[in-house]
Amino acid sequence: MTDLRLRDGQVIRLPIRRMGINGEGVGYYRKQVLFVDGGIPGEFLEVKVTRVEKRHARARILKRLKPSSNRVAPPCPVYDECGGCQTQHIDYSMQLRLKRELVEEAFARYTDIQSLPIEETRGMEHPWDYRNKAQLPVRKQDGRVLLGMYRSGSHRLVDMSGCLVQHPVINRTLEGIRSILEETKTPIYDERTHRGSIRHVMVRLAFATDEVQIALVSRTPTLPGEKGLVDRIRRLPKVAGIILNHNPRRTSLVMGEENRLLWGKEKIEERLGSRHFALSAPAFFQLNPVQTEKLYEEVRYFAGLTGSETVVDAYCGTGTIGLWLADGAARVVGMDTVPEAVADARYNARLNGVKHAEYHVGKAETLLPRWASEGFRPDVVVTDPPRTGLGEGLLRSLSQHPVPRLIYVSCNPSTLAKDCNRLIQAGYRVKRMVPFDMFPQTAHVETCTLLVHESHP
Ligand SMILES: C[S@@+](CC[C@H](N)C(=O)[O-])C[C@H]1O[C@@H](n2cnc3c(N)ncnc32)[C@H](O)[C@@H]1O
Repeated sequence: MTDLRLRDGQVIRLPIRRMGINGEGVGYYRKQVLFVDGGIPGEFLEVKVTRVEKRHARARILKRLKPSSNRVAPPCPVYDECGGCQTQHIDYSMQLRLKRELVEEAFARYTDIQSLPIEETRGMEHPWDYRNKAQLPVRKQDGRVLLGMYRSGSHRLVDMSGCLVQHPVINRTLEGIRSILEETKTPIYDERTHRGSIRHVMVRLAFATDEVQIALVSRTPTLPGEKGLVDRIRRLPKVAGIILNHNPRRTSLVMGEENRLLWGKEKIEERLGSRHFALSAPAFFQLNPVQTEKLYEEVRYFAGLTGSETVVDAYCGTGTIGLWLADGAARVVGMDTVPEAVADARYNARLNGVKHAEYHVGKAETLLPRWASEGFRPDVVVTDPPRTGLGEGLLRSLSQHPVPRLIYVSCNPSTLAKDCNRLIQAGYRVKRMVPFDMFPQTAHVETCTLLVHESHP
């Protein structure tokens, strides 16, 4: 019998059918799935198989027999090496279409919904310069200090000083810090010997106030020549605060637990709409403020608040969604597992004069079921979980005690679709979905979904 399985090195002709979750082109050859980096749906390619795995194979493009009319030249000079962006070779209107399709495919795989009430992906007018934060490793490479991303599968850094999706102020600040570290001969961390000091640099820009926050992550609790170094870094344009984060451990976690203010302000101030947020260096904050406002507006629209509702902001982070909704609600209750985030959420509520918001440290899947068993019945629950989706206890509680409006903000279409399937079995209906492009030029898609329950028509 002929062996129909693909072999390493085999050359085949392949139509690309869809985009994979990492931005690759996906094709099918005798029912086997092939991932082709750089392939665009609609293209017909000649490819060479580079790796055969149990469930799929990988292949590289040899020739574009029928190229896509949506193919564009990626403007970034390090696009192929850096790996931070995956879709710069596709024009922006098609990127938006493909992101919506990623959500549709996940729902087709994990649910029985026949006609998904999904809108067009909301994109950006200028899909560049949008990131408000960079957090990059620092290494000494060929005698030079470099700040950058690791080239995939290697421990060599790609220089990111011209990154096109980071805000230009961040790029200029990174380049300034890089040359200061080089000129002052500040000892750079060496991960093989676990010696040296500076291991990462974080730069964050508050778009509304133009304040720049810098965290120097160091293996040592102090830096050699610390005063002189800080004196030079603080003179870089717009710098409002410099923090030293001490991370002495051999770990892949970037930040350590201790922070010491070296100069300026501990927190910078950002605004979303009319809300003010104080951001400490370790605090989570959405990376694309322009799109965040659009996403939160959709959440507000889905919530349909009249002033008398109790709103839950589960997975609240620094409280941004709940505070966005607070004016229309009688009570806001938020929770997050990170104590610092909850402390920031409380601080942010005070900063905005919001007195009817309370925040708790704990798991959404533990706290909400416990409160539900004590009679707590919110009118609107907003969930914004990490990529892993909703915890089992929360799915069960939402099923046993249905809420009139459940708004699910998700950064992972697969877990969103699986969780929605569970909720549909429990009597919820997906009423409306809007994908948002929070990260143009990448394969990420954020989706805002409104679910309503049959017992609350
Ligand atoms: C995607 S972020 C959302 C943050 C916030 N809603 C925002 O828009 O900025 C997810 C948050 O969930 C928190 N988290 C992770 N697991 C959790 C859990 N089991 N229960 C509650 N919060 C959790 C994380 O600390 C993080 O702040």
